[in-house]
Amino acid sequence: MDISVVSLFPEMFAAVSDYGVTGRAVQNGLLKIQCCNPRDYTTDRHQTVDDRPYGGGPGMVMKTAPLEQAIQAAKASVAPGATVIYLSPQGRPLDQEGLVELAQRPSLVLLAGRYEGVDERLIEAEVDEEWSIGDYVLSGGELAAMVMIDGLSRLLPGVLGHHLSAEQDSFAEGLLDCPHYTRPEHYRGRAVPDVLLSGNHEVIRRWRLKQSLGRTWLRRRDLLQKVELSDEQNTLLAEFIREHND
Ligand SMILES: NC(=O)c1ccc(NCc2cccc(O)c2)nc1
Repeated sequence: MDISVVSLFPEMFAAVSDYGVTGRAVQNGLLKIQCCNPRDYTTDRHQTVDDRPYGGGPGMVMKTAPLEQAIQAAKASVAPGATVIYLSPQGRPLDQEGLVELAQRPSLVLLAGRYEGVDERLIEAEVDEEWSIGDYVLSGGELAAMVMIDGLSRLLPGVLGHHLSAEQDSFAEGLLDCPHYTRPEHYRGRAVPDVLLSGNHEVIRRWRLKQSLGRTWLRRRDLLQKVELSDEQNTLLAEFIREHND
């Protein structure tokens, strides 16, 4: 996937382009991340990228001209038909379902705002979709853009070694993850659940599914309302609840 980000701090994106799963995806050519900096499109001596808000009030707004030119450059640097996305607290809440949708797009331009944000008329003229990674305000849209890049890159074919991981991902099923264990077998007086040492893959699959269902029921019942449970899942959840109440 071809992604171009518009940001005053392009160096921040090394966090996704140079490390881990996303860094490997970039190296393998599965993910392309380019940056366009509005500051490169300023013409004044001070390279001004912010401007005062009409109507007064605290803070500044990103200056429209440099930003508009950076967006044009970003659109030109990715495959045609790119979706222009603005990260802001006013956007559509991002969840796994949204990431699956975004991972289907051919290319993206991500607009990371700073200061108090961007002129509304630029959003109307240039932005296709506004997205939010959560109900809180950050000092800039860069971290939100990187969260989106990281989340959708895991869904790109070939990025995760074990392709099943993405489908099996419990969040892909709308559930919380099951507990994980590794060596040593006994750690600070706590043992690994016997089922995981049994080598019986079907029993292990059911145990993990039951744990995912149970944890979702205990910690995020709201998520449980949103998923259609299979007969097996309903049976396992009922079992978990019964054992929990014993
Ligand atoms: N929840 C988010 O996705 C998110 C995104 C950006 C951001 N900061 C930059 C910004 C951008 C626009 C308006 C604004 O008020 C702040 N903070 C949080």
